[in-house]
Formats: sequence, structure tokens, C-alpha cells
Amino acid sequence: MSAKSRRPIYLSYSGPQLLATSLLNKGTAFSATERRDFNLDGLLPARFETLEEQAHRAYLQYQSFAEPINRHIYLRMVQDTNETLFYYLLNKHLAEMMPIIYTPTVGDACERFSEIYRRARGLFISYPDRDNLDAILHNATKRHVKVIVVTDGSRILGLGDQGAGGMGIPIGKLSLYTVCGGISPAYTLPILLDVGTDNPELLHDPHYIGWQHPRISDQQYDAFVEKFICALQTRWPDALLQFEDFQQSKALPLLQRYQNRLCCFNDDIQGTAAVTVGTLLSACRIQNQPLSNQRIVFAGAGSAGCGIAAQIIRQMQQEGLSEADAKKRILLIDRQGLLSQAMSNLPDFQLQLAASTDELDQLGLASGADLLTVIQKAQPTVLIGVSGQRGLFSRTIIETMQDNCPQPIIFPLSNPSKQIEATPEEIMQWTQGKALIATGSPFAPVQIAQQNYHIAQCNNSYIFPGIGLAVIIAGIKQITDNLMMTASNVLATAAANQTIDQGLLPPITACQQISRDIALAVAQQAIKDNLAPPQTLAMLEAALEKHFWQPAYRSYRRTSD
Ligand SMILES: NC(=O)c1ccc[n+]([C@@H]2O[C@H](COP(=O)([O-])OP(=O)(O)OC[C@H]3O[C@@H](n4cnc5c(N)ncnc54)[C@H](O)[C@@H]3O)[C@@H](O)[C@H]2O)c1
Ligand SMILES: O=C(O)C[C@H](O)C(=O)O
Ligand SMILES: [Mn+2]
Repeated sequence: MSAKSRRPIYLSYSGPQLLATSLLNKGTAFSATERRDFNLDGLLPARFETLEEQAHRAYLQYQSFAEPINRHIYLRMVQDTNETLFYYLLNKHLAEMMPIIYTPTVGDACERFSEIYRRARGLFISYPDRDNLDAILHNATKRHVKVIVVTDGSRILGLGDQGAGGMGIPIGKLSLYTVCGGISPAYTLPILLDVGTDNPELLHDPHYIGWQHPRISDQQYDAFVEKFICALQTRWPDALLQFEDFQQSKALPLLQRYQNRLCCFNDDIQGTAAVTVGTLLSACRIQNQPLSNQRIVFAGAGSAGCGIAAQIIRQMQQEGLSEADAKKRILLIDRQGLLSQAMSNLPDFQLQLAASTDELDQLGLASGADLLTVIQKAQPTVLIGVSGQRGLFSRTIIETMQDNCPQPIIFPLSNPSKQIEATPEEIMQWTQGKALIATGSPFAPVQIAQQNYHIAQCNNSYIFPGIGLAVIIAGIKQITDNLMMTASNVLATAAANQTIDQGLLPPITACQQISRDIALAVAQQAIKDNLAPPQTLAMLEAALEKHFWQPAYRSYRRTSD
């Protein structure tokens, strides 16, 4: 539906209050009639500007900042002043601005959150306010919240505990829900659960903006989250809740506790698994091999690593392997080396995926073997980095892998860029341009022997906006691994024509189309799986068109009209 054919919005706001409401503010784009009707005369300079003209000025201002962090601060200011202009700008310059509002610059913004803090956005729910949750949610002032991203700031990208500074992540993720998934910013809400921080620098920083207190005990934490979830369910029972950047000890337990109680998912476990399986399928297509032929080694067996491994096993089972045989194709390495069933004290989610003693014997590997030894002996065809450790993939490791596999698939997925296991440039040089690479953060194309290779950004941002859109158009009640698998297959299909030099995934500028495709496929699957009320494809398509928000100014009328 074009913006022009949309009905006017009836407002009770006027004057400075209207200009201060970022979802409604048009700045110099308020017409003469609107200026008169809404008491704006004299509050704006004389000239009327179109959105396009405003965006032109904003882009010049944006370019006047050299440092990514300053560009981030600028864009966040535009977002907090005029959201229509912010999303119009983003749409126009998506490839350039996505790394500024999202990964990797959002990582700097989280680390420096207190220092660069300007204006309030979203909800900070701190532990001392635990008896006031309903009032806090009420203060969000948004009646129709449909997508929430929540973090407790405990594992922000590969940057560890950032406390309240972690709020940068939900804000950035929700910006992508809007720009890629067409979800109106009026429906989104970022939330930071402030349960303290164990980051010593933040605990001693006189400017720290959060609750300056060590993280609460596990018992207090569980009770607090439970209260939060209950308050959410009372106020917005149909909203989608995305858990984001929770530390390992919390991520999976929270997902397991809540996935059957409300419409929620953990992006680092499930969204990452979906994008990675989709990207792997794209690499397999280039190699003309099924996924089930690959032997896969993980460096990092945390939320992301084990989430991806579990989804790979499901995909291999779909290709015809038994669960046991699929498991055998995967080896996981964490700080203590190769994970095996012989290790005591492994958490359950790792134990389930750890190698059996029989497998170790067959491969001639010892429990706890280091990465290099595992690569020498197991001869993997795929290496996935989700460790957050810069430099973990050394030249020796990559060269050793290629000794037994001429075209290795190597995915250093850790974010932000400074935490990557090895850069695409390094890997391409060490493999003479042969490796099929995908990274979590964006990287410039690599030139080898006069050939430019684009590097796919295997980031969950290809997945979650489409999931959100699916929930909205179909009224999905629960997010399952099967729905995530549907999303990864849609992504693989979208990548079906990629050539090696174009990279394993379509460019991020294709994200709107991919999100639409994911939304429709996931919605249909949810209906089949009885997770949403029946609707025809035509009905879903119509709902998608109706909901897909585009940045354009609407006309306003006074409520008294
Ligand atoms: N590309 C994406 O879309 C995406 C999505 C999620 C997470 N990530 C990235 O993956 C990384 C991990 O995220 P997570 O949620 O799994 O965190 P996590 O803390 O749950 O897991 C990280 C694991 O790496 C292990 N590790 C640390 N040093 C290691 C080493 N030298 N060798 C082997 N293992 C080591 C840790 O012990 C831990 O188990 C982060 O950098 C994050 O930014 C990327
Ligand atoms: O935030 C990202 O860029 C991806 C992912 O969710 C991460 O935690 O690294
Ligand atoms: Mn994350």
C-alpha cells in the first residue's frame, strides 16, 4: 500500500510535544496547514522540505563525521528525533549504514554507552525496580508492542559483560526489524534488564549509567526474569520476545524455560543456527555436495556453536542421515579442547553433542585434543569459529586444514570485527583464494590474483526480521526449531544463484525481499504445524503488504476534527 493511500493519523499532540515525539515528528516537512493546525507556527524555519530534501541534508551531515562511532551517534540522534527520516536514510544507504547502526560499530557504542549517552530509548528495567514492573511497562507508552528484543548485557557480541551498555544491541536489532522486516517502529520495544554487572571497569566508572552493583545471584535472577515475563504476558500477550546476548549460563536455560510458554526465541542460539545452516547449504551447493557429506569442526562450543551444531544435525537428518551418524560428523572444541563424553562437568547442552570414546578411538584423538591436532586427525571440510577469540585460526591451522581439503569452508563468525578468529584477507591468502568464507561482521571484498571475492556476512540479521514479520502476519503462538529450519532453507534458496566471487549470500541490500520470503514460508509452516490459525497464502500475502512499513510521512488531523 503506498503511503499516499493510507488514512490520516488523528493526533492529540501539538506544538513542542509533537516535535519531540520521534515517531510523529516531521521537522521541516510539516506543511503550512499542519503548522497552523498543530501550533507549530514559529517553531520551525520558514522553508517546507520534502523527506527527500531532509534526507539529503542529513546525509551530508552524516558524511561530515569521519569516525564510525560519531556516525553512529549522529544516526542515533536522527532516530531519536525523527524516525521516518532515520529509516528513509537507512533504506537509501543500507549497505553503508548497516555497519554503523549495527555490527560492528554497535559494539563500540555498547562499550562506550555511558560516555555517549544522549536520550532515552526503550526500557531499562533494573532489579531494584522489581516490584514496579507493570508501571514500567506502562511507561513505554506504546500500546501495540509486537516485537521486543531483551538483553541483560551479560555477553555483548564477543565483548563480554557490558552491563546497561548492552542496550545498544536491542536498539540496533530492532532497527533492522524495521528496515529489513518492514515492522513499524511504533510496534517495537528494546529492553535492558539491568541486573548489575561484573565488569570491574564499569563498576568503577563514575559515569556508568546502569545499576552500579555486582550481578545478582542466580536465584534472584530467575525470580526477576519470571516476574518480567509475567508482566509482559499480561500487557502484550501476543508480542514476539527475542532473547539476545545473554551469557552462556543463562541463554539456554531461559529458552528452555520460556519457549513453550510464550512466543519467543534466542537469537544467538536459533537465529544464528538458521543463518549458518542457510549459508552452509549455499557453500554445499557450490561444491555440489550434500551437507551430510561434510565433516564439521567448531571452535567455540557455547550458545552459538551448540545451537548451530544442533540445527546442522536436524538438516542432515532431513537429508537422510540417522541422528547418530549426523552427530559423528561434528566435533566441538572449547577452552578445554575437544569435547568428549569422557569429560566430567560438561553442561548438558555440550555433553549431548560431545564425541563418544568410540569416535575418538576411530579418529585417533584424545579427549581435550587441541584445535590443530583435531584438524590434522579428523580432516574437517568445514571450520566454524564462534569463540570470540581474535587470531584463533592461525596460518598453520588454516594451511593444515587445506592439506586435506582443497576448498575448505571456513566461517569465522565471531563479532565484532576485532574479535574475528581470522580475517577473510588472511584466510584467502593462506588458501590461495580457495576457501569458501563467511563472517559474522561485514568485511570488504578480498582481491586475489586480480579477482574480487565478496564475503558473505553470515549474521542472524538475515533471519530475525523475517521471523518477526511472520509472527505479525500469521499470529504465530510459538517459535520452534522447525520454523527456524524453514527460514534457513528460504535463505539457501535466495542464495541459489550466488557465484563464488559474489559470496555465499545475496548482499544485505536484498534483506527486504529475503525477509518477505522468510515471513511467508515461516507463516505457512506455522499454520501446517498448528502454531497459527489457518489462512490461505493469498491472505498472508495481503497481510504482509498491509503491514510492511515504509518510511513516508502520513497526514495528520486533530483528534477534535
Ligand atoms: N554471526 C552471527 O550471527 C553470530 C551470532 C551469535 C554469536 N556470534 C558470535 O559468536 C561468539 C560466541 O557467541 P556465543 O553466544 O556462543 O558465546 P558463548 O560465551 O556462549 O560461547 C563462546 C565459547 O567459546 C569458548 N572459547 C573461548 N576461548 C576459546 C578458545 N580459545 N578455543 C575454543 N573455545 C573457546 C568459550 O569457552 C565459550 O564456551 C561471539 O563473538 C558472538 O559475537 C555471532
Ligand atoms: O549481533 C550480531 O551482529 C550477531 C550476533 O547476535 C552476535 O551476538 O554476535
Ligand atoms: Mn547476539
